[in-house]
Amino acid sequence: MNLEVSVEKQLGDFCFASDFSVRCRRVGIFGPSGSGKSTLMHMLAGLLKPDRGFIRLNGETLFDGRSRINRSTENRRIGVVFQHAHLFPHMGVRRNLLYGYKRIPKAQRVIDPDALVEVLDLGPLLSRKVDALSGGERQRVALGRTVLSCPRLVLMDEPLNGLDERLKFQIIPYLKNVFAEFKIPLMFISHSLSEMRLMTDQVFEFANGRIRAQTSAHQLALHRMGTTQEGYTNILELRDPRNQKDLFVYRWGDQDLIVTVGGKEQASMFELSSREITLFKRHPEASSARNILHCRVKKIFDVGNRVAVELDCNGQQLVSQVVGEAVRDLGLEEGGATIAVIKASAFRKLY
Ligand SMILES: Nc1ncnc2c1ncn2[C@@H]1O[C@H](COP(=O)(O)OP(=O)(O)OP(=O)(O)O)[C@@H](O)[C@H]1O
Repeated sequence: MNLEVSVEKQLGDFCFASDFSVRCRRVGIFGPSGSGKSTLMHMLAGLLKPDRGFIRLNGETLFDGRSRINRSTENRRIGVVFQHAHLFPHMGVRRNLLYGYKRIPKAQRVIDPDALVEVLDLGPLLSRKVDALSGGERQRVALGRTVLSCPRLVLMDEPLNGLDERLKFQIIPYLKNVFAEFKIPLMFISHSLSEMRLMTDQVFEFANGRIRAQTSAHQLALHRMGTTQEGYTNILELRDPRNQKDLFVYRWGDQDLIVTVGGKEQASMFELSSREITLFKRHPEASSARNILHCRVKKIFDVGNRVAVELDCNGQQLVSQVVGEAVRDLGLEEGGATIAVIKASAFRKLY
């Protein structure tokens, strides 16, 4: 996508004023409550008129204060998925899904409904009534309906907020598949760092209606690791599981990792807290931990009263969090070698 935004909007005491452009396919809008994320989304969708400025999508002007252009929501062809799925209660799932699709000109119908039903695994739900769906299923139908209206951009405003952790990680792979399969640009709004890491390539961080930083979700997580108790969370894609007694052995690049709770899927996403990675100077003689990895120290930096150590483990990246004293005791230095030790139970399967 090529999205160019330069807008201002005064709402009571709150002033939104931002100027940015987006070229990647999956962009995140991150920021605390009240930072202006929804205000931006409403202006992009045509639900709120900016006081001044312009909005252009793929070279086409959607809003221009000077030339008094303000295209209607329908004419913008921007799909919106809100936190709570707004489905039509009097229609079944199938009619809800096809609602937008039937209302666009045939030439714009570039997405095949059957393909979408398959990617979102909606087949078993098609003949259901809307009130017979769970929260996660409703969100899948809402997303499917938006995607079938063949938008040029989809805005998702905290779409996973109302869901519990289990449902959230159930729905994320569907979301990722849809946007990858149909190549639809996505603007994903959230104040969850883990969602940002899983769903976006580039992130704009907002504070008080202004852009504070433009970065990647990984860098954002690194910068903020000192601000939370948990610190940084590593997210790993592990592949090709095999059973070893009651444990699972996964491939991580060209090495093995042993985890306690795995699955049958060929590829799965796991999280691993930076606090769960213990560093050693030499290979421990014996350890209850199942994973002992030879790593190179890429970078060492302070985060509050702790120290972050970025590691390269045979081409795979990890971040460990230790105290300053440990850095001195281990003689850790950038470019040097270290051993990372991780318990099998430290890995948490997301999906
Ligand atoms: N119509 C309005 N009149 C006055 N102030 C408003 C109006 N709409 C929004 N605001 C204020 O604008 C600010 C930004 O609101 P916005 O909903 O964009 O924040 P947000 O980042 O999406 O927050 P959240 O994460 O809580 O949804 C808030 O301080 C809000 O109170």
